[in-house]
Amino acid sequence: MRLIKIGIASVNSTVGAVRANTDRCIALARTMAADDVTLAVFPEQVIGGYPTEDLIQWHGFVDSQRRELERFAAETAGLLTVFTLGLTVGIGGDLFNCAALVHRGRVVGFTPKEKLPTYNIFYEARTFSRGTPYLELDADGVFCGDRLYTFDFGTIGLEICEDVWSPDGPMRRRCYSGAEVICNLSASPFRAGVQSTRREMIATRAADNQCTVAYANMVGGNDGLVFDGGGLVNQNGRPMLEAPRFVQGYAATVVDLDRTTRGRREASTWRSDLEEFRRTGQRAVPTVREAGATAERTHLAYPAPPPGTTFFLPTASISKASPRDDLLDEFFEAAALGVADYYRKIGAFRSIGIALSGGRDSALSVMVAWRALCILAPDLEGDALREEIGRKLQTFYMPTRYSSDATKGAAAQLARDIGAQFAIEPIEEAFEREVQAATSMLGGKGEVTEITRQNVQARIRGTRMWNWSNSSSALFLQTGNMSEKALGYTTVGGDLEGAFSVIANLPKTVVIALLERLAHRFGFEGLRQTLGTMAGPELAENQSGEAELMPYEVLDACLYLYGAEKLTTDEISTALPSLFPERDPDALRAWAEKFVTLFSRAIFKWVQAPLAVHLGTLDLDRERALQLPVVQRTEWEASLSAAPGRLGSEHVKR
Ligand SMILES: Nc1ncnc2c1ncn2[C@@H]1O[C@H](COP(=O)(O)OP(=O)(O)OC[C@H]2O[C@@H]([n+]3cccc(C(=O)O)c3)[C@H](O)[C@@H]2O)[C@@H](O)[C@H]1O
Ligand SMILES: Nc1ncnc2c1ncn2[C@@H]1O[C@H](COP(=O)(O)OP(=O)(O)OP(=O)(O)O)[C@@H](O)[C@H]1O
Ligand SMILES: NC(=O)CC[C@H](N)C(=O)O
Repeated sequence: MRLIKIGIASVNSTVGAVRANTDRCIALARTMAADDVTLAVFPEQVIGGYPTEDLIQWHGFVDSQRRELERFAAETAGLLTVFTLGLTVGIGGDLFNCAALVHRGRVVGFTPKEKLPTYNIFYEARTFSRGTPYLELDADGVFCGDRLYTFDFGTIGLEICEDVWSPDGPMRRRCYSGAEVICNLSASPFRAGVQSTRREMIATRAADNQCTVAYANMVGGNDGLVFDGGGLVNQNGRPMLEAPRFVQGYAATVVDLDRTTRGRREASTWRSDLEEFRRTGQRAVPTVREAGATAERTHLAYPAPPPGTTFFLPTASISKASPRDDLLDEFFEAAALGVADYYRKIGAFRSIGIALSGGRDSALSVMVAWRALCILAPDLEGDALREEIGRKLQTFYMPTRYSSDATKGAAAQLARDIGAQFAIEPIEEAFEREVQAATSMLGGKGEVTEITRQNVQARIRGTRMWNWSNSSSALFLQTGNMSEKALGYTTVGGDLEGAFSVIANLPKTVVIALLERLAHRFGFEGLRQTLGTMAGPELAENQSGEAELMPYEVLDACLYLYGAEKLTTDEISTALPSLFPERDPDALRAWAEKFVTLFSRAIFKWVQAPLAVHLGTLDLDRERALQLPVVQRTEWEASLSAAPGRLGSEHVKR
């Protein structure tokens, strides 16, 4: 047996806070060393924070990271654990996203990331240079490049996040060159279903390469991204560890590296692939031997395989939670961590404020704010926590003639349930005055339209919330959902206002499902009452969002088919009946057309929406995710339908 203890650190770094980030790493390094961790893996860019975007162009920021790494090395010089942690390294005209190897006070080497994600929410190729196979550079006296390191316990290779997301990453050539453990340093943000994707992918890589993958992930929110931590260790395809998600700290597991060697000897296919690698003259990645002793390993206990990973061991303790409930709970936790870290890391706020309407969107937003404040006060519970919520969470109900007793009651009840302050601030008089002022501005050349009368109410609420937050140093949260944002069913300068959006990337059907889940989990009467009201803006008599737009389930299906699957209007109309066989195909076609028309007209709105927590796999965020021109026409769609038989028409009409 060749037992080693692998420690996976989940660190909540703040972009630019190099000193505080490194202090956190030092503290965790000491705890892991005291726990006899042999090899400790920290996240990608843990020193400078992630993502740094163009901040990385400030050379002082890059230099400070190297200085902090040297401080980390000096502070951990007396520890025997082998550490690996992420930072940016500048060499001449290149900036590399690197994994640093540190042992007994010395920065041993840097390994640059080879696969730079530049899609969806990632923009790394804009700022970083790629590491390449067999690269050998000098970073102010420290080797930077493609190299493996042999310690007294075995041989390790380092890589960074996206490197593991490609079957053609550096792992294969490094494993053929002798690496037994691949440390992957990640900053992988939360999105729906991401943990099972990571789990499967890492199991596949570990099995394909007959190695141990030790994967550490960043935790916490930065701007709208929320990193969920939850590192993984997988040996030759067998899951050995899954670290807790959404929390800072470390988790460790013991791995028998002789099992990896045995796996390689047994796996004749792996060996014949290795022969091919050698036969075709591919060079081995150089390995250097590190002489210094590592942490004491004689007393490490044999690692029992986790339940369910082998036929011979009991599976009774495997959790049977519903995957849907798990996902809804993850959305809640991720959104709350996003709000909590925005509040904490900006460091300018004394409280949080929400315009609470008694409707679904603001109800979910206030629940998330409540959970965020619980995260920010981990030591409080019971009455003390409730008092803290009362000090920090302020809600306002701002009725006009269109507001109902049902929404007023639901809002008041929910605020009571969670212990938030609740105030009623009628806006009827201001509404009247503003309509008069708008009429007068029209100078007799027209009437204030019905839609404008609606928007005036939303805008007064938005203005009032800004004025309140301005005078009370509060974080004003925006409450709009993704479906209504996508179609522009929201008022510019009104309910689109706020400093930070809580649920702007959750479709309305998910908002409703999550509220039902929270009602079940917490039993709050206010949530039950909210779910009993009609979903609608209450900006005119008896307004229903579904009646004015379309059924939410159809809207969200269109959002998926158009925004995520990139289908044309015709294709959406063809696809919808398979999703909704009970609905009239003509009605579905009309909704598809309405969706696409409203969607393209609404882009101008969401480009001015506040920063939002990213939760799904498609985000309406032009800066960071879906980059669409505001000025655009849908003529190309008409041209496809008008020229049947021409290129691509089979797909259009399929
Ligand atoms: N591409 C473009 N570039 C620049 N400006 C553009 C533009 N398209 C329209 N505009 C301008 O934008 C303005 C229209 O936008 P905006 O003022 O937002 O108003 P608008 O989109 O006309 O109306 C807002 C809609 O959202 C609904 N709403 C509002 C509030 C809450 C809720 C709810 O669900 O609770 C729903 C409301 O019932 C109404 O149907 C006009 O001034 C128009 O000229
Ligand atoms: N009477 C009100 N008092 C306070 N805020 C309001 C009021 N009406 C609307 N708002 C604000 O405007 C936002 C937009 O309203 P909208 O109707 O879209 O959402 P909702 O009322 O929260 O959910 P629902 O879809 O169930 O109506 C609300 O989330 C809330 O922040
Ligand atoms: N930082 C990264 O390289 C992240 C990219 C990767 N695909 C992920 O989501 O985890």
